[in-house]
Amino acid sequence: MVRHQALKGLYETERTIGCGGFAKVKLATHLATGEKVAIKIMDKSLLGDDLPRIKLELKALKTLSHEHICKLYQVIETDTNFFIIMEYCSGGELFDHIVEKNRLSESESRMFFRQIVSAVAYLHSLGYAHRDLKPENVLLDKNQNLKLIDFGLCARPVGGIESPLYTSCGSPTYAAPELVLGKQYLGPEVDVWAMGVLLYALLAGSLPFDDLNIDNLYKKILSGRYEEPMFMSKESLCLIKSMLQVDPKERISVNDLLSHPWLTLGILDPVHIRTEDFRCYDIDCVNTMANYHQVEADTMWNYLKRWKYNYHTATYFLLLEKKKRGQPLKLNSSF
Ligand SMILES: COc1cc(O)cc(Nc2ccc(C(=O)Nc3ccccc3)c(OCCC[NH3+])c2)c1
Repeated sequence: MVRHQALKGLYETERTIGCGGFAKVKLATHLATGEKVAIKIMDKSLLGDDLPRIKLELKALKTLSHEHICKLYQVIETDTNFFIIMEYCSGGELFDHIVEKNRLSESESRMFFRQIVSAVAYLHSLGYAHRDLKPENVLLDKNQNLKLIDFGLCARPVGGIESPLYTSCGSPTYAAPELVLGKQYLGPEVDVWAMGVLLYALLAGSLPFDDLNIDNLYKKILSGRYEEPMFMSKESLCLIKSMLQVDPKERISVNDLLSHPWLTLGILDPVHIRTEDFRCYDIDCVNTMANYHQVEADTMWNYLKRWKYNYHTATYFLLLEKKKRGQPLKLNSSF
């Protein structure tokens, strides 16, 4: 029995790979291509006044196109549910990768951190701030490339990225001092602090500010003091220090991060923030779909380029993924 009629004939759901307050994330198969996807299923009756946040996240996801940001493929809305169909990141959470290895080497941390900075700088360049950066929201794909997820808290302040926000959000362990104090704050500065906590977690295998008692945790965050393990290099500690500045105005900017010597070590140019837009015209994928639906290629493309984020959008994006892996482009006849 198909659990959700809205997915019947389109997706076959499998195990649950994540669950949160009003949503659960299930692994699924996109039947037309046989590709794996992640489907975030939200019960509208549990959303309450979080509905605007979902709409904001969907608007953001439809705008974002970056190799280190989890891709949106399709959105299905019914009277009772939202189904957000996204890229499946088979490598799981970065958090588990760190725990498994106890801590990462400086070079592996650098490889991951460059990808995180690239994705966050790209977000900021479009006027968004993530506001909930933490290892659980950084996933790995099959090639150990990072994918940022969960933009449920992302913000795009009306007055632009430099206008203050007030909503307190995100997880306390990664929260910047100005957030903890409930002060006005700027999204990018809060994201830089969280990236400092993330980089510390990669290199140290532990958190800079941690305490089971929330008041003690807040005191530690507001003090800005944390352990500096002996095994961490001077250069790493210096970079982390520039990100974990209690005064947001003293904190390094994302732009300075992009060309920071620690990040660019061994690489000639600064971290690039733009990557090819996956909403590109690909003749092989268009032809595959045109032939399947027995229409002309330009008719097919004129339909696809409206990016309706329906099943055909998902099919096109997943054919692009197949092509990138060098696999034959075919669509299952049962579909
Ligand atoms: C922009 O990307 C988003 C936004 C959003 O609101 C939610 C999600 N959710 C996702 C997407 C993919 C996965 C996933 O592939 N997870 C996974 C794969 C293999 C092993 C274990 C997990 C996802 O996982 C949910 C748990 C992660 N904390 C959530 C993406």
